This record gives sequence, C-alpha cells and structure tokens, in this order.
Amino acid sequence: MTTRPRGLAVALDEVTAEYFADQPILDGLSLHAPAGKISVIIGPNGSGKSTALRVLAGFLRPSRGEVWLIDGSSRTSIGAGPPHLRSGLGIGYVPQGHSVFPAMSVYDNLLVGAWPIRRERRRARRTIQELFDRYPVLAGKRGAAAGSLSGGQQRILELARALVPDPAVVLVDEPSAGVAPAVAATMYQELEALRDEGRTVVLVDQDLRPALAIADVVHVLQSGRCVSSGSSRELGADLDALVRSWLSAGGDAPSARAARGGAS
Ligand SMILES: Nc1ncnc2c1ncn2[C@@H]1O[C@H](COP(=O)(O)OP(=O)(O)OP(=O)(O)O)[C@@H](O)[C@H]1O
Repeated sequence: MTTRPRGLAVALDEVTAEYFADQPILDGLSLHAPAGKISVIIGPNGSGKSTALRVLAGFLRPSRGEVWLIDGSSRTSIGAGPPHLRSGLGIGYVPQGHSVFPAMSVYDNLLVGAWPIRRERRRARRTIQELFDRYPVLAGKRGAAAGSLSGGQQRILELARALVPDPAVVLVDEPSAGVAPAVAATMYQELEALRDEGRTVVLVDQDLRPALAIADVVHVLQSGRCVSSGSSRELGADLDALVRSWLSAGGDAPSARAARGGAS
C-alpha cells in the first residue's frame, strides 16, 4: 500500500468519561500506546475497555483529562474533536459488533471509509484497489451487498474500511468475536502486519490468549483505571494473579477464556 507518515502514539492522561452525569466509567484513566507497537487493553467485563477505545476514537468526549496524539516530541490535545476529524488525524477505528452497511455493496462500504480523503478521488480509488489486493475475499465480492457476507468476511470488511485513509493508529475492538477460528487467526495476523508496517495498534479483546500473544504492551484496567502496564513478560505473575482475581470475582468471559488457554 502507499504509505503515509507513521510513528504516532496516543495517550490518555487522567481521563474521566461517563455516559450519564456523575457515573464515571473511566475514572482518571492514564495509558500510553507507543508508536509502532501493539497495545492490548484487558480487564474484567465492564471495566471500561471499549469506553477507552471510544474516547480515543472521538465517539465519547472525556469530562476531564486529556487525549494526546503524540508525534515524537510534540503532542496535540485531541480530546475535544469529533470522530471524523480523528480519522483525518490518522486514527482509524474498528468498533465492536456489526458496523457494515448491510444493504450497500462491499465497494460502497469501502467508499464510506474513504470519506476523510474524499477530495482525493484518485487516491481513494487506488487505496481501495490495494485493499482488494490485500483481501482477495473482499475483491471477489466487491459488488455484493455487505450484509450477504459471512460474519468473518464482514469483520475483514470493517478492518479494511478503517484502513482506507491509511491510518497511522488503528483502534480495534474485539476483532475475533463471533468469527470462525480461521478468520480470527487471519485477523490477529493482520494486526501484526499492521504493526510491522509501522502502525500503532490498540486492541481491546476478551480472548486473552491470542491478544496477549501479539501484544507488545499490555494495559490492565479495573473499574475505569489502569492498574498495571508492561509487556506480558514484565507483568508475568502479576497478570496471572489479576486474571485469577477476576475469576474468583465471578468468572467473567476474559478470565474464563484465559483459564482455558493460559493467560500468558
Ligand atoms: N452506550 C452506553 N451507554 C450507557 N452505558 C454504557 C454504554 N456503553 C457501555 N456502558 C456501560 O459502561 C460500562 C463499561 O462498559 P465497556 O463496554 O466500556 O466495558 P468493557 O470493559 O469493554 O466490557 P466488556 O468486556 O463486557 O465489553 C458498563 O457498565 C456498561 O454497561
């Protein structure tokens, strides 16, 4: 693919965010997702992982704290900006759950992703073609309604749509939820490929084993705060202890899966 500048990091600094007044979901959350690395945010159900991604993507404005886009030694506060400006800054977002436009064709779904570069029509067409080359499964279905694709193909389409503006930072929420194991494996390989292209990946995942296997940095959330950050190796026993504590607190999904597969 044609490449644009890479090397952007993102950070949350003492961020408080809520859906209802005075009921903070993020409660002074600070975390730093370094440039060109895969950061994985883990934590028990309801700890605020998806909310943290929404704040990074601009879909939820923090009531306190800062969202930083960091380019080397300079940083820009982006917390107040709307999501469409976030994509113009080089941040792409693959939300949780189904987000394709089912009645629109695969090609038109990718065109929606081209909105931030809509004035550069030639570039948008070229990038979409490059994405068809990258994901042949989509190329074969370019004229088909997106809703007719399998769940896994739709997930790949959602990732491809986020990549159309060639983001330096890719935020991905639950890439493998509800997809066949082979597609899930493809998604994790793709996230590694995005990192190897110099992009910054921030991943939220309940499926701990594959997520931790590709993580460069792990951030552990509890009750809207980051209680631990580091590589899986650095966190080591701490991570195991945390996962066990989630299990004993009620066996939520991430813990149960980690227990089956091993958390580290
Ligand atoms: N759109 C919303 N409106 C109101 N409350 C919400 C909304 N989205 C999430 N919440 C609440 O915010 C809290 C944190 O949710 P969030 O999805 O960020 O957690 P999570 O750690 O990603 O959980 P999970 O692992 O279950 O996806 C939960 O109590 C949830 O019910």
